[in-house]
Amino acid sequence: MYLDEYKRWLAADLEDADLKPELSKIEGNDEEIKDRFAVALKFGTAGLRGVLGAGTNRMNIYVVRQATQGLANWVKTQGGSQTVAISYDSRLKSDVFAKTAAGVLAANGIKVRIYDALMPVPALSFATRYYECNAGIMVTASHNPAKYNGYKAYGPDGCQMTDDAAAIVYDEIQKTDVLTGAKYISFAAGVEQGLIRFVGDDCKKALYDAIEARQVRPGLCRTAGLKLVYSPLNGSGLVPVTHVLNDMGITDITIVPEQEYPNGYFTTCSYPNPEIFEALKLGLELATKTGADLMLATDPDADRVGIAMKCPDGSYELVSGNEMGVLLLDYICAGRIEKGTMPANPVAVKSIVSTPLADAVAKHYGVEMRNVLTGFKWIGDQIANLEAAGEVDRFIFGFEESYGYLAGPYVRDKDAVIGSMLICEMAAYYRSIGSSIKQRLEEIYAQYGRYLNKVDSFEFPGLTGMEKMASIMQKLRDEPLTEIGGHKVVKVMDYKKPEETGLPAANVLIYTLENGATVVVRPSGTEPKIKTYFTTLGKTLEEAQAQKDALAAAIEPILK
Ligand SMILES: O=P(O)(O)OC[C@H]1O[C@H](O)[C@H](O)[C@@H](O)[C@@H]1O
Repeated sequence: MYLDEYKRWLAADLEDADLKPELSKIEGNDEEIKDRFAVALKFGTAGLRGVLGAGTNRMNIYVVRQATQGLANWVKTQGGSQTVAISYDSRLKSDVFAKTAAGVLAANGIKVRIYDALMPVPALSFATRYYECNAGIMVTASHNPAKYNGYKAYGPDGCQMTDDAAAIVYDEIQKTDVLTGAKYISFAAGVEQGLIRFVGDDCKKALYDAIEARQVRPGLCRTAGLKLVYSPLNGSGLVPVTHVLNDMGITDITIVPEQEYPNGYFTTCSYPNPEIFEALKLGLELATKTGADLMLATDPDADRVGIAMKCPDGSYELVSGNEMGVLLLDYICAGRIEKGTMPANPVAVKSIVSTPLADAVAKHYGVEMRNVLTGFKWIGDQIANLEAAGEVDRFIFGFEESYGYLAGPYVRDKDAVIGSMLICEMAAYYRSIGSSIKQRLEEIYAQYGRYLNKVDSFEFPGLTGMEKMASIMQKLRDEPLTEIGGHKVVKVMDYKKPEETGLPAANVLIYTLENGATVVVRPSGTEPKIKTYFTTLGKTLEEAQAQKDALAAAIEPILK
């Protein structure tokens, strides 16, 4: 079967000149052929993601055409504006795939609003809402290595697509022949027919206005003298992040030169994920040289931002997603209360795997903290609920431990542009009062306790890996843990039981131990991994770390 499909591709008159040589090269190599043709990339709520190349299990113009035809069939049943917004990042072929998708939509009579240059996830979410589109497409593989690309799909609310809509699109994709099934006209023809239009300057300006309106202490940065090093990691963050920072008066910005301009090969950071040290390495070197207060890095589609902060001894320390979430929540609450801009009954939202320290901080400021499943769309969902009740202004902040932040309702996915803006404003503020982010973080720990949050992950690649993960989770349910590392389990929350959690069913187990520590076990929704999240609370960091190490050592054999 897969051999027949391979031969069909080999014989076809393929429009992408890179694909033919790759197909010829693997002739006779069963393993390589099987890998590319035995299965198709699966379209889910996060769209598509895969390695670039030839075949049904790869990202190429044909797989993009097929997926977009599936999306188009769904859009046609939706009424409304019959418009789709498109953006793309700096990855290899991102611009080609974006224009390919536009050509398929136009051929189906659907209007397109596409950015004239690469723009990040929040810009796509914003344009989807601004033009009242039925859907949005962001061509990106987020923070994956260079050989990947992908296609994030958005619903009319600017959130990543719902399960129901994604299932319909998937069905439609199945009915569409990958090589010949999609309707298609060239991008130029679509523009000529007036179906494809670029995103207007009005939309871009409205996004910047919406972000800048969320400054907590407007004008503060003009005089605070913040010194910044920024790396867009060769992605789409450069233009929007520097635009906003310039507008707010931050002028002392050194951009990491090797990572300044779009470059889909990511030659200086093979895994452009601001969660990991390697991605921040060049920026850190430059920060040390320039003595910057802060170093920021955004991932290729600029929905995540990672930072390193300067400590009093001149060294730099990485700040985790949990710590930054807590710092921003604390800064926004204190600042808005001081400025008299805190709404009545404020709401913050975080995922259930993000730090409980944020619950304590929210309580301190009288903010309702809502805990939702992993996936930023669940945070978007809470904003939508508030909006439906006419209370959208109650939303002040949302975050996930995976370095995603949002501080307003203008988009419905994580936004590293507003993240960067508020992190800089916060750093500038602490600088202006003779303090620092580091000092504030220490104060928070002194006030609420020395929380430590760590995530470990265990990889289970391939089909057998999937089965193994399922059997591990099943075993944990069949034979519930009564103690972990010598600490009694006092509560187990099984998120497969919506009646107990009040949330949609999810494959997550949360153990609370008698000493107050928690251990979360869940398979990742984006990678073939089981993730374990530990929260420990000690008198000192060392104590919290020792507790975490003991818990991790006890859990590890179960995950082998
Ligand atoms: O833990 P995972 O299921 O792999 O998800 C980790 C993260 O992946 C993506 O970035 C999603 O947009 C986030 O919402 C999620 O937190």
